[in-house]
Amino acid sequence: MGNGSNSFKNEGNFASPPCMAAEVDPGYFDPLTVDPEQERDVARWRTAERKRLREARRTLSSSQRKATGEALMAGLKKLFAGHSAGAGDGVAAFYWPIKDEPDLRPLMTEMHASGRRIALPLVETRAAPLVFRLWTPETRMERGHWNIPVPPRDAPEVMPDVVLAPLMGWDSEGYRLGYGGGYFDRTLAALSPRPFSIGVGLAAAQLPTIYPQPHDIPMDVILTERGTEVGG
Ligand SMILES: Nc1nc2c(c(=O)[nH]1)N(C=O)[C@@H](CNc1ccc(C(=O)N[C@@H](CCC(=O)O)C(=O)O)cc1)CN2
Ligand SMILES: Nc1ncnc2c1ncn2[C@@H]1O[C@H](COP(=O)(O)OP(=O)(O)OP(=O)(O)O)[C@@H](O)[C@H]1O
Repeated sequence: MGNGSNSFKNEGNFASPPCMAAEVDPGYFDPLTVDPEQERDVARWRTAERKRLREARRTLSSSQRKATGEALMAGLKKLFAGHSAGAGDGVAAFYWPIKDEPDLRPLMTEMHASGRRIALPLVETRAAPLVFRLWTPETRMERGHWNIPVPPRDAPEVMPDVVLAPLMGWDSEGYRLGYGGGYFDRTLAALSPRPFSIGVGLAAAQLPTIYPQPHDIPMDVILTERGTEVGG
């Protein structure tokens, strides 16, 4: 603290000045303010919900899956058309579907053909923000962390303007439940400017709340096969 500043002087009975880090950097959260017992309960509940939602998604028929993917792609086109983040030759980050996630690859190909740059996320360092690399229909995909297909290391690294985040679960506040790696939260906390984030998943994956924790960052939009559920 600089000399002459007395704004954080200890007053009352506190042993230390109040933590102002969150005011300086909204991505910062103070682990000491999180109740470890409550954090453990939430983590356990999330693990059980992920399992339940994963099972529900697995039981969809192939025609339901196809219809869902098509409805989501139509919804995305509408969103991109109405938002500045969807204009020009900016970078849109998609995902390569795993574990019965909606398949949006036809839209990746279509947008690439119309001049849009398309990227995919990679876990290059564990427990760190994701890296995004350009994808084209010619890209020879490799197996990355968790066996997820990813562009090779020589594909250019880019900063996305829009990020699509597949979701296992979502709530009406725009919070997203993923696979439990915390990767999208870390990525959104690290990127400046923060990209426009669109959570993509099934309407049936709605939860009353995900019990948001200090590290959880809400999506700007939640899109399901029914249309835009949150934001937009
Ligand atoms: N198709 C697709 N690609 C994607 C994502 C996604 O959700 N879908 N991701 C979205 O973020 C990132 C990868 N997400 C991951 C999330 C969790 C774990 C993982 O190792 N999970 C552990 C449990 C969590 C832990 O304790 O670290 C595990 O299941 O063993 C790996 C990758 C980037 N690519
Ligand atoms: N910004 C962050 N900094 C440090 N740790 C973080 C951050 N964001 C999330 N984490 C850690 O990641 C763990 C998993 O988070 P969470 O349950 O929100 O994952 P998720 O959103 O379902 O996963 P993913 O985005 O990978 O699909 C949490 O225990 C949390 O401590």
